[in-house]
Amino acid sequence: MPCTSFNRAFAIIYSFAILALIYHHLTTLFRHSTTVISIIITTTLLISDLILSFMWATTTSFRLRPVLRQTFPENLEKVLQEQDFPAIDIFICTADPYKEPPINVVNTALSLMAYDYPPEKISVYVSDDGGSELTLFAFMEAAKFAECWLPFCRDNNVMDRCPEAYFSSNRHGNTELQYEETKAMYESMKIRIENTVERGEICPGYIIDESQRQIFSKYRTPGFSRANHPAIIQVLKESAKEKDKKGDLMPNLVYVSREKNKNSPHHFKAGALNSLLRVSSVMTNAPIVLTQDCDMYSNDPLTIKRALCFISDPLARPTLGYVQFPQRYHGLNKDDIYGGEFLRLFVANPVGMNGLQGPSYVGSGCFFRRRVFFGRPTSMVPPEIQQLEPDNVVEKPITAQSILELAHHVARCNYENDTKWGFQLGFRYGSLVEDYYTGYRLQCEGWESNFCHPSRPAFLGDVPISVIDAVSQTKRWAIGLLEVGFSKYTPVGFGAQCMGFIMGLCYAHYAFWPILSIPITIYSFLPQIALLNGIYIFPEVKRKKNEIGQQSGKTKYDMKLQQLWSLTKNGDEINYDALRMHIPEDQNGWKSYQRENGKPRIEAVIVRHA
Ligand SMILES: O=c1ccn([C@@H]2O[C@H](COP(=O)(O)OP(=O)(O)O[C@H]3O[C@H](CO)[C@@H](O)[C@H](O)[C@H]3O)[C@@H](O)[C@H]2O)c(=O)[nH]1
Ligand SMILES: [Mn+2]
Repeated sequence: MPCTSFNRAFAIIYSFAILALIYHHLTTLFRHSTTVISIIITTTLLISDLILSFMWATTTSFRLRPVLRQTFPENLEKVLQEQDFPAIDIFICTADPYKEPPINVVNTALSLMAYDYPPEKISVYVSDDGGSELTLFAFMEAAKFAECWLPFCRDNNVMDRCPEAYFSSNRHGNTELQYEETKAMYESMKIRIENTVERGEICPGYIIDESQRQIFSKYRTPGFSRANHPAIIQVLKESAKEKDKKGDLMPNLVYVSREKNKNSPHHFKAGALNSLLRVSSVMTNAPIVLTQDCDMYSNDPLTIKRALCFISDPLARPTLGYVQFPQRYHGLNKDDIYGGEFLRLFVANPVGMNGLQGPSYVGSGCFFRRRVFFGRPTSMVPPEIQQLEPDNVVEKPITAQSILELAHHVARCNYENDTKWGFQLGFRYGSLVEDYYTGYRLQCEGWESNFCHPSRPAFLGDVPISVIDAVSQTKRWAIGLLEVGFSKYTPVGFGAQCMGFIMGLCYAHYAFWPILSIPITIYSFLPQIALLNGIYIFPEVKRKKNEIGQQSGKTKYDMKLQQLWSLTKNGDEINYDALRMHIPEDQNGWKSYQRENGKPRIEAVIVRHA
């Protein structure tokens, strides 16, 4: 609270300073700018400072009501019996087996399957937009390894449930047989997956039976490519039937590669997620949905329970639509000198929005109530078929013929034609940053959200590590955000109307974040260019009248030769009588002067002509 009051007081004082600066620019522009150059310079500075002031105002909106709530998952069972825990559908998106190595995607999936939660209530759906048999093969391997990994995690109370993170950390003192066996299994799975990706095809020796051969043959039909192929849905683990090594139930694991066709728009990740929403509706229709990027593994087995602390809270508002966890990263250098962790974006700002209507959606690590994808909290928009309704109960097993047929049908590329998908239903189309846009539109519809930031990061992911990747990510984000900023749904108009002024400003901060590049570019070049040309662009501090002349219009300057020269070019006159070089008399003094000050300095009296 003291922080909030301080922020508000600071905002008021600071806004006066900004107003003074803008006033200064305006008076300079209209009263003192006489030449074309000075008009251009003042106008450029005015534009820069107006943009900076706008960005400051939007940033300040995150600081007016910061709230961070803590969760106590150990108390969850006081309000909800374990058998009443809701089922959860987890969506993992991957798009390219060469850019997003399948072994990493598998690690993500295993970390999520191993949540500390009744396994029969978890269904993991993997969306493969790369349409690659390499990814499917990796997941077949993962399904087998999960039979050992899940009981191993439970028995040993493992905290790092991502196998790669667990086996490569030195934190465990576990040298038991079970550890060695599980590690050996993991290593052999990893080798098989990596070999397969390196070869670009599956070794015939790795295919164990005829049914697998048939599945892989789908990828080898003529004309099959990542941009042109039929829907492939493969149930790799069926909770109701398959048990782990200890005889306990396991989560469902389903591989989905939606149909792609060059003539139908696929809408990138938003399209993939909508496809998963429909396929999962048909198969399990869990009331809670977690979306996860393939490069973000779960780092805390209690995360589902933490999310339920909000969603299943008897006092929770019925408008609560989603719970967002921050994206945190591993493998950053000490102190993150390149700022790759985006702490402000993923932690500070969501805390700020948390005291208002709640944080925006950032694409990964977000638990939704399925209902949010079907219209406002007060009025539901029904999907085109009853099986997709959020409260439909699936009675058949996920491998039933009719279920699989319908799942393939809703994963077709032209399924969405003449439907409301992407506009009123599901994840929203229209921006390259589908996460930001979807969260924004949901909040405009009246849904609220919560931010959960436990001290142990719930998810850990990779940051782009090459300059090319970082630049292309920034470019994609910038284009996507501007698409929203300049659309009819702009946060400064539509958003502020629907969600209130401060929330509108928060969303505007992101939508217009790319235009911050304008003042940054101007301030990177203009002062330097102006200085080299002897033009003063910043308000001058009043100088003492010189003690020699005392006449008005004369000023004493201490400067370098070069500046003196450019001033004479400007038309200022120099009183040569008062020219004085600051060089000590004796030889030694001169040397030490140069060491300390570089070139000799000159004191002159300049006569300015207004
Ligand atoms: O056609 C596509 C393109 C991407 N993806 C997946 O989308 C995720 C994010 O894509 P990525 O290229 O890694 O984008 P980033 O910029 O790293 O991701 C950030 O920005 C995205 C766009 O705003 C969000 O979707 C992400 O959640 C957020 O982490 C990855 O898992 C991809 O596999 C697809 O499934 N289909
Ligand atoms: Mn990514």
